[in-house]
Amino acid sequence: MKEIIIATKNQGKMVDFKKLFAPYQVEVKSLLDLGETLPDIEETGSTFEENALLKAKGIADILQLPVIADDSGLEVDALGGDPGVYSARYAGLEKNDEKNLEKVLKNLQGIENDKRTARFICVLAVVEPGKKEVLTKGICEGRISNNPRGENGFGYDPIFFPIGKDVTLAEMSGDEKNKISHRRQAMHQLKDWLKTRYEER
Ligand SMILES: O=P(O)(O)OP(=O)(O)OP(=O)(O)OC[C@H]1O[C@@H](n2cnc3c(O)ncnc32)[C@H](O)[C@@H]1O
Ligand SMILES: [Mg+2]
Repeated sequence: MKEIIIATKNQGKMVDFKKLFAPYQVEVKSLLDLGETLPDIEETGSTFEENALLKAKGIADILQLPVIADDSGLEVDALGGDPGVYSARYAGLEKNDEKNLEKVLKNLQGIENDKRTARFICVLAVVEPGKKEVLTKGICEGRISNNPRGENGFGYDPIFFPIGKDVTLAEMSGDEKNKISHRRQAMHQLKDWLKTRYEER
């Protein structure tokens, strides 16, 4: 079977991607599945697009294979768009999901529900050696909860109510999250690219 490499070390993203790629005959592999030691690509960009391209190009250059990278994060309006591109390292470089979401809740203390609007953003960069790169962007609008709720998902899922829902992403099943998520929407825009390369199941 064909393979595609996702330039990520985030296992939560990979759970989403495995389901999102299920309609296609392709095996998805993360950097954690590759035995070799690949360098950590520094995310020095100031936008999701720049960082997604840095990650995809960095790995595609080394492996000389097609690579997809995902740069994503949470933008909270009452925090001026933070944590944004710093979502993974909001509470420190050790990238702790629980500390990150606690920091968002602490910074939103006293802010009323209707002012807790936020969105998840996912930018996907596809880089194939010798070809023009492709970028897609998915957005999932919602609101930040007052407390963490739910055990599913990863990252900020326990504090995010997607618009029109009264459960957080972490209270939904993976399949439910994948119907509405920012990652799903970014993947949807890649449909034509995917169809030209992989057979549907
Ligand atoms: O760079 P890679 O190796 O892919 O892994 P990462 O965790 O560092 O990923 P990012 O740099 O893209 O940072 C995105 C952060 O935003 C959060 N995030 C992204 N998508 C999410 C989702 O679907 N649900 C919850 N949190 C999400 C999560 O905390 C991530 O750590
Ligand atoms: Mg990262």
